[in-house]
Amino acid sequence: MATPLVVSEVAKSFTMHLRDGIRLPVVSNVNFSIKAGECVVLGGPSGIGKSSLLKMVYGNYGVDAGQILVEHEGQFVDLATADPRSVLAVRRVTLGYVSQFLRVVPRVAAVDVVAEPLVADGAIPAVAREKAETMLDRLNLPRELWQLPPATFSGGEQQRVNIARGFITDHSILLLDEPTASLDAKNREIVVDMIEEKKRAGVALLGIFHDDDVRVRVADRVIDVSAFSPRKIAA
Ligand SMILES: Nc1ncnc2c1ncn2[C@@H]1O[C@H](COP(=O)(O)OP(=O)(O)OP(=O)(O)O)[C@@H](O)[C@H]1O
Repeated sequence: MATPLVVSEVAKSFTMHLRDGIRLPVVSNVNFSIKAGECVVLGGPSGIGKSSLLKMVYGNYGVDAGQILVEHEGQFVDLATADPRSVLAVRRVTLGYVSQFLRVVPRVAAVDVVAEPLVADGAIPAVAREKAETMLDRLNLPRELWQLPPATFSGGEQQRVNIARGFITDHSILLLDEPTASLDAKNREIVVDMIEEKKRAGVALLGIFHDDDVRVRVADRVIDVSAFSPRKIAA
């Protein structure tokens, strides 16, 4: 089975430049890989480094050492050392990310926020919008909100726009940072179904889920990030 994501020997510290350059080690010796069709969940206590690790895999945080290998258009790209243009190409085609909060673009309608990743990858705008509407419908976003910018939406409504945007592409790797945090039970259920569909389609998923019920249902494997934490030794 294909292994589209390999994280190898990764280490990361934060340097607090405004605090006399204090270094805050977060993780070291991070080694894991994810197979196509597998959902791996990052576990461990609050503050241990789960979100930081997810941001490193997406290329938002740099790493001090190691490799983050992503299979992109038939070859492996190391996101730990890739130039910004390559990182953007990988994100457009291969690597998706659903963050906990929607980054709202002023004056852009919800349906266009959702369609944007497809349009950016060359889809016909009308076709992309149609698919966006199908996603918003499935996630029960009221139809009268589709043409409005999501800035004034509730937390759960914004999160559903974010999920629709993250799930609309056929990316082969999907990162999920608490995608169900603000959802009610019915919509949580829909997101669990959408994750299972992605697994069946051969997508490799890496996620953080604080909701035990969701985690148990979607996870093929839980990686305890404490195993990579220098703080474990100090505790
Ligand atoms: N940009 C940053 N600059 C400095 N320190 C940071 C930064 N981001 C995270 N940290 C620190 O790194 C540690 C890990 O944070 P992270 O958010 O990755 O933890 P987490 O396991 O996701 O926590 P939670 O479950 O509470 O969301 C924390 O001590 C945090 O203060």
